[in-house]
Amino acid sequence: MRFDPDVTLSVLKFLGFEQVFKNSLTGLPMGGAKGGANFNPKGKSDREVMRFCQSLMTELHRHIGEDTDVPAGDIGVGGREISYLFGQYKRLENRFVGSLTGKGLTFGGSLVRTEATGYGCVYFCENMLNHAGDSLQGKTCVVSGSGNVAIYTAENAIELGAKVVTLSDSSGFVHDPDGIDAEKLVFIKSLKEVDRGRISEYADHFSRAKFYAGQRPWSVSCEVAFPCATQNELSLDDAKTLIGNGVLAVAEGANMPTELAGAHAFVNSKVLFGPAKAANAGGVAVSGLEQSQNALRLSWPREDVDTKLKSIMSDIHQKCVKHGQANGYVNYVRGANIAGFIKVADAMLAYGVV
Ligand SMILES: NC(=O)C1=CN([C@@H]2O[C@H](COP(=O)(O)OP(=O)(O)OC[C@H]3O[C@@H](n4cnc5c(N)ncnc54)[C@H](OP(=O)(O)O)[C@@H]3O)[C@@H](O)[C@H]2O)C=CC1
Ligand SMILES: O=C(O)CCC(=O)C(=O)O
Repeated sequence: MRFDPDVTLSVLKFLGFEQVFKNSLTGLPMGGAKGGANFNPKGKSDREVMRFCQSLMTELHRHIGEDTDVPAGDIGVGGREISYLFGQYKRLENRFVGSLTGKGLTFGGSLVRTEATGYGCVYFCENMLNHAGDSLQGKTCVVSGSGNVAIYTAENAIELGAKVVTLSDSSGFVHDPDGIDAEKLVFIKSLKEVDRGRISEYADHFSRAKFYAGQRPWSVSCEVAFPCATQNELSLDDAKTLIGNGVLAVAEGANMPTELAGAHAFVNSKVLFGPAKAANAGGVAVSGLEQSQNALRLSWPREDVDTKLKSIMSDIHQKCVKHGQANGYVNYVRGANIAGFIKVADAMLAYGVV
């Protein structure tokens, strides 16, 4: 297969290569892979979810471990599922080790892991804007999704002075022209993380907000876009709409949310475009830090983990600039692909694989 640094091939993602490149970009000693299950948790009780997780781990436990493969959460898998999976692992193996990440704080989890992907995505975006002599302060931001990544992307963007005006789920999006502030985010966390409700309820609660059923938020005018819901949620037409509305930066919180033609449109229009493997690497980075803490039998303070996350995102940004800068524009897709590839290729050559 030919390696083209300007193209993120979905077949590579299928093979887990996207994750391999992402994990290598973090600078932490980790390989990478992807896996999943076709169990739909929507409408299932906690007990049903628990039994599914236990059954899965009954087969999986012999293949994973703290020094082999360390699974973590992703779309549809959060703290509840990781806890059930870890409980079953411990029951079967009779060992308390860091064989999964995203664990609860009372049994080996890391502070800031819950927030890490969203926070990291915002740190990466701030790095892109700072490099271009700008910042998130005062920028209008459109965020898609209202799951783990979207909520903490919104939280950190608000913290850095941006105005977040949308969130979404699979049924549509809400637009709040006044901005979703920290207080409104408390409502969303409770709605989504505790009650497992629908984003439309936000518009029932805050009268100036409007719900758009069956639509995605890309028609809302903004300076920064954070696609944080799911794959292929931002098409070429959506990209053209965002460019037409003057978007300056797009940072992918979700995995491969922008269709290939849309990504090309952003790069061709010189929009600062942070691809997932760089922009959302904060999640796996703090999973790596959770493994470090587990191995040391230590729990680092929140500020320490957040500082490390910030520094890892800044380092990834630097690697992208090093390999992607030309004629006054940083092509972050190119930069991330080359930086990720070099580390993996160098390791393979050193191992004597070829
Ligand atoms: N969690 C993490 O640490 C990391 C996650 N990612 C990626 O980020 C993205 C989001 O993950 P995460 O926040 O953890 O997942 P969650 O399950 O917590 O949230 C997913 C969000 O996306 C929405 N969604 C799902 N399917 C669709 C769809 N077909 N159309 C529109 N909206 C949809 C969901 O809505 P609904 O509730 O209606 O289903 C929900 O709001 C994924 O691409 C994931 O792979 C990447 C790196 C790390
Ligand atoms: O926490 C992890 O190890 C995985 C994060 C993740 O799902 C991703 O990077 O796509």
